[in-house]
Amino acid sequence: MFATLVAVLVITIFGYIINTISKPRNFPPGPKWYPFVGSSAVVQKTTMQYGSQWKAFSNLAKEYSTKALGLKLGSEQVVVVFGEKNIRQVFTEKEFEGRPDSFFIRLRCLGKRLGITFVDGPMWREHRQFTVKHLKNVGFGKTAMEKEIQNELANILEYIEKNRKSPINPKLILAMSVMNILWKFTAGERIEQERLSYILELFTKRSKAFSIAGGWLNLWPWIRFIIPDLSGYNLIKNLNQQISDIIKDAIIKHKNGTVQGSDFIYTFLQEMKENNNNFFHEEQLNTICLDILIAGSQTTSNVVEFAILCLIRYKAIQEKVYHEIKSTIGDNEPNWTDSNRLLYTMAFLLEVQRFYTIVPLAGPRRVLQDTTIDNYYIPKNTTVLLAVGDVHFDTEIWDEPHKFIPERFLDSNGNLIKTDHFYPFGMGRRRCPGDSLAKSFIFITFVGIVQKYKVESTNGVLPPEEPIIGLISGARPFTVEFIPRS
Ligand code: HEM
Repeated sequence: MFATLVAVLVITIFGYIINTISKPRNFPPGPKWYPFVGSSAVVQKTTMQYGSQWKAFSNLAKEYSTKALGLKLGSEQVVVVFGEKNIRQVFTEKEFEGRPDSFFIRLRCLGKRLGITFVDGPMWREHRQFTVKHLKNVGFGKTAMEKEIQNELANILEYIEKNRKSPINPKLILAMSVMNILWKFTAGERIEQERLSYILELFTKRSKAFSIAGGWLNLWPWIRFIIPDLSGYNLIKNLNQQISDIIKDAIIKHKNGTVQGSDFIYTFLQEMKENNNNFFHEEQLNTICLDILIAGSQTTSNVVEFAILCLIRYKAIQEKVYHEIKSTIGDNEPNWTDSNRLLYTMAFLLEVQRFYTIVPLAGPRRVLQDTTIDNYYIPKNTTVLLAVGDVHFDTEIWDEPHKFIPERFLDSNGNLIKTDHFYPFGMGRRRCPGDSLAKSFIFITFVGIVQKYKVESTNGVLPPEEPIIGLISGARPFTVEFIPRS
């Protein structure tokens, strides 16, 4: 009897192991799968070697001569797609519209499958539509939003003026401005300064500590009980707690009428009151606010920070940008309409977003039904990541992609070229809903700074060009000197 039990146990374990290391037939090529860890060890090793998970995937894809790389990270089957054809397929076809449901994602979403970014199906459709409509109504892409951005620009300029006797690291002030704008449209007010600095510090740590696939914590969620700090678990818990507290406070203020207006929380609470819609409840409101803050804050401020980095690395280009601004709008306060006239400046900002792709690895997506990419079989529920950063450096699309050349976005008459090979905000039905806010913030803030100051590296030492790539791309810490223009 005992021997039979042992035999059954051994066969079961053996069967389980065989199952975990067997690839589905015609699955995309990639490293070997080992019991329990899949191909995680190779991915970790390559990530250490190349400095980011995106670069690791790119190099593995080259090694296996494929544009669809098949992996297993822990127990999750993952396919990373490369090349414009495959990336457009995943961005636009319905079967790739899902989001995975993993431990890491639930942790990010306060323990539930809620919000917009990490849900799919009817819940995602309804809330994405509601949020996009609201953002448009309250002024995303309109004058009201522009006014808010101009107010934040005034704060940034005041900060620079007060502190410019010493070198300035632009990161914090830019991040604070974006957060304040996002919060104004979400909750109708700014966030208290001290709280905001602390949250931004946690955001930076989070972005560095995790890759898009969630790192160790996603592979082996139980490690949070053994190394809660080292695994990043405590960091995310703390961040969630801090942001949730702010959101909860805002909801209470809206309920007792302390804050009034037409912001997102107000509109959502109205919808809850007026329509008996099961999808609209406070936990969902909480998570959408979290989605907006997480998806919109560092992505946007990092672009302006990279733009400042490029100004100091390419001095002649800085002068060209400045002269265009000066000769076109003079000392007038910049607004989004000026983007139709400041074409070299626009080309510069587009080149910044190509050269430093903020989301080089987009997704994750969950495959909703069995499908194929490049004739490889992709089973339902596979996680798909899109190597957008590779398209932005593809030599078949761009001349000398590793050089910073704003002119590549201009034609021979100096007009902006509309390129289809550029995906900073993704495309298709999951395209970034915050792109108009991001574009306006980036343009107005950047023009406002260059209009008033020449930006130089501290003590003539150029900061490193290479970004830090975790969940998103960010500049390595650097300081600059702001010298007033006449
Ligand atoms: C330069 C700044 C930004 C960049 C580069 C960026 C990039 C992206 C990209 C590439 C996606 C698509 C992911 C996918 O296809 O799976 C996305 C989605 C998203 N973004 Fe942005 N984003 C930026 C700013 C913002 C802002 C300001 C907001 C907030 C208003 C925002 C909110 C979102 C949300 C909620 C999603 C998820 C949409 C969905 O799943 O349906 N983003 N973003």
